[in-house]
Amino acid sequence: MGTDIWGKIQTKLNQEFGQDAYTNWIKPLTLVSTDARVAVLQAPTAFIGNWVARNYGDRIVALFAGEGLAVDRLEFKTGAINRTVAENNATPVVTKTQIPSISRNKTGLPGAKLDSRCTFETFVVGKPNELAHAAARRVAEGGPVSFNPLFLYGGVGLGKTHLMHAIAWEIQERNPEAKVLYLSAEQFMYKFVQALRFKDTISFKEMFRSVDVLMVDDVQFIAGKDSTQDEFFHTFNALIDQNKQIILSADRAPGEIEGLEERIKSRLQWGLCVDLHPTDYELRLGILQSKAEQQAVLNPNVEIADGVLEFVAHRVSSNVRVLEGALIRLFAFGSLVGRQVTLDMATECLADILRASDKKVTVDEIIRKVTDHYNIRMTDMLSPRRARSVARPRQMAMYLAKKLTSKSLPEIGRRFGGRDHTTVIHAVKKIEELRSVDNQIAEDLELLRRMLEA
Ligand SMILES: Nc1ncnc2c1ncn2[C@@H]1O[C@H](COP(=O)(O)OP(=O)(O)OP(=O)(O)O)[C@@H](O)[C@H]1O
Repeated sequence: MGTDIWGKIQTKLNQEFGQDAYTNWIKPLTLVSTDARVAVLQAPTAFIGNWVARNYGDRIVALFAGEGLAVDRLEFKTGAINRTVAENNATPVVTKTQIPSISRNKTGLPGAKLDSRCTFETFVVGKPNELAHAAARRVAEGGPVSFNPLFLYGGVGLGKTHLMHAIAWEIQERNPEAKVLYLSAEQFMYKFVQALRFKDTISFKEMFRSVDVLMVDDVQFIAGKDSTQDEFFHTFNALIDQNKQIILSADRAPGEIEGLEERIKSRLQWGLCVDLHPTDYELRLGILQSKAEQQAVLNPNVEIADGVLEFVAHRVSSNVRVLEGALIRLFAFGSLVGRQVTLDMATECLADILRASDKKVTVDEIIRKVTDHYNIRMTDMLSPRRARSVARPRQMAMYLAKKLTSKSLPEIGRRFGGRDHTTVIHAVKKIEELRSVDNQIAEDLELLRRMLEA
């Protein structure tokens, strides 16, 4: 019966979306089962599963209902990969929960599943993330506990979760017996609340205190949640006392998380706090090239013209998730049109993403924020004055303009009272140098960057 229904649904999808979409995406799918309101579909590749989930997931769920079969979600199988890709309210957006996951955790701990694609091998290293990567590697290699806790922080979609998963895979690879527990702070709270509800806090405590490595993602989530913070604090201390490794991540440095108790902030700073900086052009291009190679294996017929990846790296935001979404879209587009994806086609296909990226930070905004921050006058910022009280903020603003906008060096120079591009190069170098030796500069820079990117 299920096969008949699937045949009917496929026919309807063919009528609604046309022959090309049908042949490329719908026809390769086989219905495996429809138990417990979950329809399991077999897809030849994870890419096809992803694409169908995002683009046709809602419609397929509705068509099942039209055939009198209540389905709440779709699950796609691709060989050994078993993943949930579409809830009946799924939107066509790549989200973390849509990442295919395979649980290789044999410890029986109730953590979140690890994404098999997030390993050190697939993590592209560049200047903005090299320290975080090196620290993550060191922790994953084990040996005497060196950085405990390791605290990774940075803006949205810069690779914190990827690095945490990579550490977990590496530790499990090196020591399959290690009890590694990875979960989000939200899951930590949820489990704690459940334990309270079922009066089972003893098992909760025992379970968390029995792990060798505890990894908690998005720690900022527990800010302002007093009982959870309290429990987290005790778990943290118990594990540190036993010399067990703790790895945490958050969207900002511990000291900047409002609503986080001071005692926790100070504990978090015991170990090593490393920042993943917004990506620069080189890192974006490296990530695109690496991900394009992976996509090319899944889509051997798609050809991306020279210069397209460079264009995307220039124009698309510093958030890697957005970058990845843009690339997947280009490959999907290429496989639909069956021709080489040219620069013009890419511009058209990514128009909304490019518009959103362009809206980002402007040089004027940077100048305004920096003058406010240092309490100097705009006229001084743009004047020829060379006094350090003015020159340093000016260099800072130039540095930020270079890093956060796609403006060229001469353009930036012009915006700062008609200066030459070599002055901008000098400013960028100076701030690069200072940020590693002068804590105040590093902090100011971080604060300004966050304000501008907020
Ligand atoms: N350096 C990198 N190399 C390869 N892929 C990367 C890199 N950085 C990020 N990614 C990819 O970008 C996506 C977003 O990364 P991730 O989920 O780790 O970000 P995050 O910092 O945890 O973001 P959030 O703050 O939203 O939790 C993932 O698919 C990840 O694999």
